[in-house]
Amino acid sequence: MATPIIELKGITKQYDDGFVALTNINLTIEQGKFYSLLGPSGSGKTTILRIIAGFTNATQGQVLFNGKLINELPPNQRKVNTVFQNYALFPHLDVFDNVAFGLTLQKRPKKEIKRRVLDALKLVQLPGYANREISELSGGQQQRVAIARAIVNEPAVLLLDEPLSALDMKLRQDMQYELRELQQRLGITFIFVTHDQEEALAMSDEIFVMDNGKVLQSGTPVDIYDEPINHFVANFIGESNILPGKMLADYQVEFVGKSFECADGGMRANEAVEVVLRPEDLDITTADQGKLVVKVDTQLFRGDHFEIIGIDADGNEWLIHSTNPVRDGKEIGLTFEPEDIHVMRFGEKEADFDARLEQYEED
Ligand SMILES: Nc1ncnc2c1ncn2[C@@H]1O[C@H](COP(=O)(O)OP(=O)(O)OP(=O)(O)O)[C@@H](O)[C@H]1O
Repeated sequence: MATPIIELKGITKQYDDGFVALTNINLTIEQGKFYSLLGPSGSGKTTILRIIAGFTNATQGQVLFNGKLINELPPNQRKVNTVFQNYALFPHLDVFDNVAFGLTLQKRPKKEIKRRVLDALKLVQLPGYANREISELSGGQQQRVAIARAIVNEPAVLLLDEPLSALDMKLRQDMQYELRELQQRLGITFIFVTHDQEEALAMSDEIFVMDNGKVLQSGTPVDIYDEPINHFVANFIGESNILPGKMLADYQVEFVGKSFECADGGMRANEAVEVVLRPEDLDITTADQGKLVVKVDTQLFRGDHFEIIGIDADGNEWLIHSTNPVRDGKEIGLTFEPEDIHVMRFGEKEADFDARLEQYEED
């Protein structure tokens, strides 16, 4: 593997008031990929960006850039630029001067500044906007100016701190495509902070799921969605049915009082576990043909599917996605395949989890 562009090794951050915002963070960021730091508010995402940008120092640990230690390097000497949530544009300067700001400070030749600013505006699809005032732009256009201002410096890594959170839903979705496309066109590394799981799943090559100052799991969107490491990740990413269970033997798990074939193994016999079934993996059949029987409690039409809540004999709620509606109060059977069952151990470390999946699960 080529040298990663950024590595965080054993990073801990304790703020001056004693609060520990990050604990033993280890991240590897490769050149040219789109990464997301995903987690709830306060989980430490922005703190990681600030440490990479050099706006704050780690209390412990190493920050490496192309294999070189940069803990002490000031922000303006790092090949990293940040796009902030509130854009941080200068309202008294027009679009051109906002984008040119950093280059003007560096006293670059006028001709070069002009060329680079106009190129950057073209890249974010705002050609012809150079002389507009910031107040004359929509939220989405201001967002693009902020991105142009960051990429005009030709950073190796672009840090984006919830850059879409101020936009309405439709524009947000458009900008997701645009950002992903821009990242691919520029070929530079993006590290994108968000608490929106759909955004992270849609855009990223790799996601780091964070909670409470720790990275709980890292992987591709598909891996994290299909194989969450624990209850928090299963619940935070996508919708899921999570039930207590017991591992009877390799490939055999018990939940709701019944034994089911599954695709997981490598646990102790009779170990208490949690079982995840995604709502879209549950198929509806007649009550006598189901692996499980639930009584339909409520359902909501979601446009492309119905979201059905069913209750089983033990009182567990089941979330089911179906393309067809079902009558309220009706008893229905649920079927699923062994590989639709995902079994999680309590407190398993990511490396052990990955090794176990590799050994026991087949595609
Ligand atoms: N300067 C500071 N001094 C003390 N605590 C801080 C400071 N900055 C951040 N924190 C705390 O560190 C924790 C992590 O903050 P951070 O901003 O990194 O989280 P986040 O995941 O980016 O959250 P959000 O999505 O709300 O921006 C929070 O509990 C926050 O209150």
